[in-house]
Amino acid sequence: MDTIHTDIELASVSKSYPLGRSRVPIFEDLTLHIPTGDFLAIMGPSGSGKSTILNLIGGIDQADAGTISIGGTALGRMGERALTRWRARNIGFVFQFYNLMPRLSAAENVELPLLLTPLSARERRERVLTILDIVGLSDRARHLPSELSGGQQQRIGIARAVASDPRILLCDEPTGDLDRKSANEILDLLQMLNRELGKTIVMVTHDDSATRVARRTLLLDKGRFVARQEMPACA
Ligand SMILES: Nc1ncnc2c1ncn2[C@@H]1O[C@H](COP(=O)(O)OP(=O)(O)OP(=O)(O)O)[C@@H](O)[C@H]1O
Repeated sequence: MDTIHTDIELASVSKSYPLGRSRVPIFEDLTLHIPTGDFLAIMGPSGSGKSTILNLIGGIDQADAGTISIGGTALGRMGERALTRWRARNIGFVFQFYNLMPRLSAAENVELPLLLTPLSARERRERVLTILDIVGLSDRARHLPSELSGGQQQRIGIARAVASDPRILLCDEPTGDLDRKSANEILDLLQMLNRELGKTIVMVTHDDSATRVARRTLLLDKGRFVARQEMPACA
């Protein structure tokens, strides 16, 4: 497991949204440190700004004020092209509704982000097979998303997110559309990616079971983070 520092730092970050001619604050002066290798679950009421935080960390939304930096690099200082390249290398996104391409097979969906890398077709194929094995779906490589269960589709979504080996996974309600059993399997898979492959994971969720796998859970409420539960750091 590498130890390259990819600490995520939000320093005095403010974000608002427009309402008519004025702006409504979502949060102001928010500070958050997520160390490399953390598995942080962010919970809190609907509309408190949890998804907004993920979008800011992933560089797909910009703060009104304050600094967001990852591994010491301030995202706000990067140009659009540099940010896109940086995001492709460093961040994997997992969505509630999987966002798989319906006409592509499971393997082709996982391969998609690799098309942006210099890997050869053979190297891509090998990488896809390895990752399908990691998520336990080697035998479903040729299936279309519609031929997979919700839990299996989310596994493919996670496989796609880790295909280009990003150090950080941002998960927005990854179990929100799943039954309890499938949700638990997805949480276990995310925990394995954190503990065994060293991925830093930030997961927004309404799922109380998330506290079982996360190292830390923070509650975002009224523009502030409150600690919910601490788990001992693992080796
Ligand atoms: N593009 C936008 N335009 C206007 N308002 C927005 C926009 N994006 C988010 N908001 C508002 O910002 C607030 C925070 O939204 P966000 O999606 O981050 O909340 P959340 O905590 O993730 O909610 P949920 O748990 O329901 O997904 C909400 O009040 C939302 O309506």
